[in-house]
Amino acid sequence: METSPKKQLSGDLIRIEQLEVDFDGFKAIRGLDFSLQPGELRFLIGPNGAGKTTLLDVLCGKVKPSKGSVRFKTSIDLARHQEHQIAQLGIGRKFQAPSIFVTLSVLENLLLSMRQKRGLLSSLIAKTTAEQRSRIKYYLHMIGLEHKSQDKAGSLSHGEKQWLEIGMLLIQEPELLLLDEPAAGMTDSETEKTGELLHKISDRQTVIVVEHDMDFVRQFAKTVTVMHEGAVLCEGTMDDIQNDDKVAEVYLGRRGERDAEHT
Ligand SMILES: Nc1ncnc2c1ncn2[C@@H]1O[C@H](COP(=O)(O)OP(=O)(O)OP(=O)(O)O)[C@@H](O)[C@H]1O
Repeated sequence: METSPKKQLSGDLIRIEQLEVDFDGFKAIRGLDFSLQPGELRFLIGPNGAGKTTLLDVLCGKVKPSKGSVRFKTSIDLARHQEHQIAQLGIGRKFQAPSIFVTLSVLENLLLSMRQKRGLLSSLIAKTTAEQRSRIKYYLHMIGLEHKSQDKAGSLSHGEKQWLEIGMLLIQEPELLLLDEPAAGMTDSETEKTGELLHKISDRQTVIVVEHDMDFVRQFAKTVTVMHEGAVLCEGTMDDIQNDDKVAEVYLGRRGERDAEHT
């Protein structure tokens, strides 16, 4: 089936230059440069207060920069758009707390998330096209909830609720998906499935994941960006990051302590 837009072959999906975010005189982001290619699965890590959430907030339009440029698909200046316009442009954001309708079924939640004119749920169901039904089936399968499509969302486990919410974003077919700690509070097996889901999503879409769980990052990250004090400290594979002295200093424990552990 035709699902999300095909990945572009070249060009940055996101390019941020010299970004600054000022909260009443406190610079949560200061001189941040960041770029992302279409199709990447990028993990964003860093100590508390590094500015990770603020960066996602800028990308989805919740927070406006005080300086710098934030470009989407080269030509779109995200700072000039409101949050709802950015969602329509193709950037989907999932926050930590699920915002599903607990009294509706999994299927109904997905139906309500599809881009279509608002109306009564019953009429949405009646008006669903074959293409939409096939899209729902595709994403139900992807989030592993095919067998629970008629179950009330409120009866799902914590992990399943998170996947449903990811499915509700996916069904809108964003080009870029922003996820804040998607595996937080999950069981080991749910965490594993979430990592696999992220890889499946990145076959077609671009994903940025803010994550604190370093085991999860080690297991599923391809490229990692480390933030510190509102800027990018370093970027690379998990191996690069673990061998970086600056990261060892500020994030993973001081180099001396780490070396001592290995002797
Ligand atoms: N609305 C706000 N007003 C004032 N300061 C803020 C605001 N939002 C965030 N900050 C501050 O900006 C800094 C960066 O916060 P941010 O939440 O982006 O960090 P983070 O890397 O996501 O941290 P954590 O991992 O703890 O969630 C912190 O010092 C925070 O207290």
